[in-house]
Order: sequence, then structure tokens, then C-alpha cells
Amino acid sequence: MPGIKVDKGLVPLPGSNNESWCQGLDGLASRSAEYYKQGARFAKWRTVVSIPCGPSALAIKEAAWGLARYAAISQDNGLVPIVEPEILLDGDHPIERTLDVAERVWAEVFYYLAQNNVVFEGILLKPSMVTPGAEHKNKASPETIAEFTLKMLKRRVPPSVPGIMFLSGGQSEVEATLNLNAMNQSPNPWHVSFSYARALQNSVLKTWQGRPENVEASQKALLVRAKANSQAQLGRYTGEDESDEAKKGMFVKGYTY
Ligand SMILES: O=P(O)(O)OC[C@H]1O[C@](O)(COP(=O)(O)O)[C@@H](O)[C@@H]1O
Repeated sequence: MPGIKVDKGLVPLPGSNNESWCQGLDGLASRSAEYYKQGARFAKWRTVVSIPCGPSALAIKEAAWGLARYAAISQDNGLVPIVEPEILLDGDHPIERTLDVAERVWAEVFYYLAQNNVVFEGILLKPSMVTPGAEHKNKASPETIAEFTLKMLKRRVPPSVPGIMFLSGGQSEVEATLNLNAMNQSPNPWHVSFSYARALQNSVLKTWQGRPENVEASQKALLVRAKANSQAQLGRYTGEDESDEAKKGMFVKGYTY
């Protein structure tokens, strides 16, 4: 099923603490109607929140309001909105701080989604997992990350939302898969799955290197990651036979797409 990214990217947010906001609401209704005519059935809007930069109340409000307006406009034009306030991994804070920020962000997102009469049954969420900051002295186990992430989601996300598709945010391929698997060890109110970029594509791109002779090997590499994550969204991933490459962290400070 085709979908389309409809935001117009991140720009500095005046009056904030070096934070950003996501553009793209002007003309979105007519663009969305056109995308629907061309066959699109879902849309994506990614905004970011930075913990080391605050996050300021202004940045959270702007992120939440933008996502809610986008979601309402998408539904009005027949598109299922993917709601993605990415809380960046940057920072040396403990996992408790990420939990606190994630709860604040998702509270505002759902407040404004409701104010904009968005139909919760017709959205998908794309959250960051609740982890310690990437530069924190200690790493958390998949069980701890699952516990904190599910605690946050259960406190903030109504069961009418059908699906939660995590982003990977700079975790290694194996970490992202293990964490997803840990979240699916018991039933959740929503389908808990993945929408990774880096944690699905990294070893594939490294295998391919743009060379025609590597196409088959890179297709196999993609199948390995797709199968691993497919197992993880059922809670059946064992983590066996993973390559060293797949275990390498991909966090880059201040990473931008
Ligand atoms: O293209 P966008 O909307 O700026 O987002 C960049 C990337 O961030 C994601 O939403 C999440 O990516 P990661 O899994 O690498 O964190 C991807 O789906 C997307 O390609």
C-alpha cells in the first residue's frame, strides 16, 4: 500500500533553546487530496524533540499541535496519518528522564489530537523507545527498555489506537530487534511492531555498496532483518546467528537525515 511523507522538514524554532519545528501545514489539504488521487493511502510526518535542548514547553507544544493538524488534514483526505514525534537519543540522561519527557510529549500529542477531532482508530504511532540517552554511562537491557516504554505507552496511548510502529533512532540492528521482541512477551492493547530505517537498512546498504554484483547478497541481508523483526513483533526472536555488523550501534550525535 503506497504512502507518502508530507511534512516539509525541520527548521529552527525561533524563541526556543536551539530546537526545531516541522513545516508543511500550508497547502497540506490540497496536496493530500492530490496524493490520495495518485494512490496514497497513508501519510508520514516526522517532527523531533531534543532532551539535551530542554525540551522547552514551546517546542513540545509546537510539535504536538503540528502533528495533530497534520493528522486531522490527512484523515479528512482519506489518508491514515503516521504520528511521529521522534524523541532523539542524544544526551547523557538516565532512562527515567526519557520516560518523563516522553510522557509529556505524548500527553500533549493526544490532547491536541483530541482537540482536532482526530479519529484514534484511524492513526498509527511511530514513537521512539524509552531508553537512556545514547551518551549515558550505563546501557539498559531490552527488558528494562520494554518495561519503561510500555509503561509510558500504557499511561498515554488509548487502546483504540490500532498500532505502534517504533523507529530505531540510532540503535544497532540487533538492539532494535531485541527491544521490540522484549515488548511482545505478553499481550499489548495495540499491535506493537516496527518502522525502522537505520535498523533495517544499515547492513543492507553496507552489503550493496551500490554495486550490481552485490544486489543478491544485499537482498538476502534485507530478508534476514525483515525476518528477525517479523519474529520480534510476535515475541519469538531468539537473537541467534546475528553478524557483528548487525550488533554495531549507529548513534551519531546530532544526526540529521
Ligand atoms: O524522512 P523523514 O520523515 O525525515 O524521516 C527520516 C527517517 O526517520 C524514520 O522515520 C525513522 O528512522 P530510524 O528508524 O532510522 O530512526 C524513517 O522512517 C525515515 O526514513
